[in-house]
Amino acid sequence: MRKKIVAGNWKMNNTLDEGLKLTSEIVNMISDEVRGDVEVVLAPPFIHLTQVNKLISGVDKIHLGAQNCNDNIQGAYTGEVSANMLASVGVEYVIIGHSERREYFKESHKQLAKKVDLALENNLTPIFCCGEPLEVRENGLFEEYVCNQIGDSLFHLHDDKFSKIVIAYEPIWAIGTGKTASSDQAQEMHATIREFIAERYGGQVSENMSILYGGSCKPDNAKELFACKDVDGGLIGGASLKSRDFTDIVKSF
Ligand SMILES: O=C(CO)COP(=O)(O)O
Repeated sequence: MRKKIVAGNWKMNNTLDEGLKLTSEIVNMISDEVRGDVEVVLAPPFIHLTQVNKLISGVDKIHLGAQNCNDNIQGAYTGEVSANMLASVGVEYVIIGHSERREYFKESHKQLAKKVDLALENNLTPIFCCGEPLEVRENGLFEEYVCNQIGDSLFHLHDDKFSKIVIAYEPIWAIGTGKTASSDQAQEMHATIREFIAERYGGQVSENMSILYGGSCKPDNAKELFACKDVDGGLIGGASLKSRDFTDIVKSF
């Protein structure tokens, strides 16, 4: 069944105190008004995970996410965190292939495929990010670009594993810029992604896939974006750092 998901990617923001305050506020605001079929994910920095988990543990709708994992099982990788370590502290979702990591840490399609494999082996749900830079949007080749990202890192998976993935389409030109994709642009790309998946895995897998939109998603545009047939929620950056904005987005369904 296709899930509706709103995930907050805090990126490298918040001290521990600030993160816990934000979490408590979100816990208090996520009330019965939120539709029962909407899942909320909080993805704080690694060092917050254990304590954030304690605050959300009694709240069915809120799940713990991490922002990355390493592409090796374990070993001498100073400063890195493995999928297995994340699972051991209660993480359920892990963001993989965010454009910031692709750009600043030069993560390759092959490396992302390994991260996805390890996440799945440890029963984590990968939130696999894809999205084109502005020049690719402008030269018109954005559909090929995004489908390549998905095919190269995910299409080695068997159907049962692939069905566990959540995709997040985040056009790079919309991230942190205040310039969101229009609902037509988002719907067009989400439908393309769904078709591309259907060609490889069939209509049923593709219909059940949750495809989230990310990039300057705010309380004032979330409703229109989430109303699109193929948009199943959002991956929220800046607005996830403000409890009121984030919960308003969650309530936009
Ligand atoms: O990168 C994002 C979420 O992963 C989107 O960030 P913004 O919502 O700040 O544009």
